[in-house]
Amino acid sequence: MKTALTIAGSDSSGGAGIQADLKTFSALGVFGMSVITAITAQNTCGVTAIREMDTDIIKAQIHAVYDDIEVNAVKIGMLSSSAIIKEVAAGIEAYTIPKVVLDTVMISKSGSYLLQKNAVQTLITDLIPKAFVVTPNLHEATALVGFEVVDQPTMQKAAKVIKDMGAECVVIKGGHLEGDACDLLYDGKTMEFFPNKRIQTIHTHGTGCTFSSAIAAGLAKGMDVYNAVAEAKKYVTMAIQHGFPLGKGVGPTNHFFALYEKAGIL
Ligand SMILES: Nc1ncnc2c1ncn2[C@@H]1O[C@H](COP(=O)(O)OP(=O)(O)O)[C@@H](O)[C@H]1O
Ligand SMILES: Cc1ncc(COP(=O)(O)O)c(N)n1
Repeated sequence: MKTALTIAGSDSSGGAGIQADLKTFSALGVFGMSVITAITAQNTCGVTAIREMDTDIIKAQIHAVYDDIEVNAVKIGMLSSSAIIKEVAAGIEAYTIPKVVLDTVMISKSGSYLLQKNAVQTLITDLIPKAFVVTPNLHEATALVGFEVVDQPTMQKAAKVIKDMGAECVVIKGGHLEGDACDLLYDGKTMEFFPNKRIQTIHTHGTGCTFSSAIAAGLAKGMDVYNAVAEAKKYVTMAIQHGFPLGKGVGPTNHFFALYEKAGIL
């Protein structure tokens, strides 16, 4: 069985973060493991507290996994601070980890900072150059490149700038576009759009986490980046289609319906 590791924050409500990542890995038939960078007290209405893990326990978790187990792909999510980014970058360096999907998590959908504002530059200098795929949404792409990323032409322009920061491939997510939910993959040679009709729902908690973990699962199974992104797009679309009104706010993606539908049970 192939394995995937998520290095990310915990979401107590189970819709995003480590919990969404592990559900995605399982649904896609990959054995999931985790390195927890921060604990959030979070539900469908918002984030009420954040506790960062000390860098020594983050380092120990990375070493515990890598010293024992072959890891076929890694997904990185919430990192919270520059110090944590540097620790994770050191781990990638120490084990020369190749298939890294970096989801540049910055602000939760409810508006809380999951990455300190002053850490964006560290992400650019220390981690983007080590990533195989970087997956910013429109707001994150804007913060990375310094101009507004709002439509397909600016997504293409931003993808080139982020590629020049040193990432192998860039996926700019179009979940926040006006109109269709259209993502862009740039591998340094070709620009490929992955269009999809927007699903009319407010229940999109964890969409970015689900999508980036599904890309990592595909890479772990040996897919090339194009197929990994295409399959991840199908998976996240299904998971949003079956999202549901858990709690009083923005409900989560649903992995179990996705799993059953994929297996032909539904
Ligand atoms: N309402 C929607 N309908 C269909 N696809 C969506 C919708 N919202 C987000 N997506 C897709 O979910 C994935 C995650 O994108 P996005 O929501 O932009 O990420 P984030 O959670 O980081 O803000 C992308 O593939 C995006 O196109
Ligand atoms: C711990 C944690 N990590 C990431 C997200 C972003 O979630 P989304 O996938 O909805 O952008 C979150 N809300 N909480």
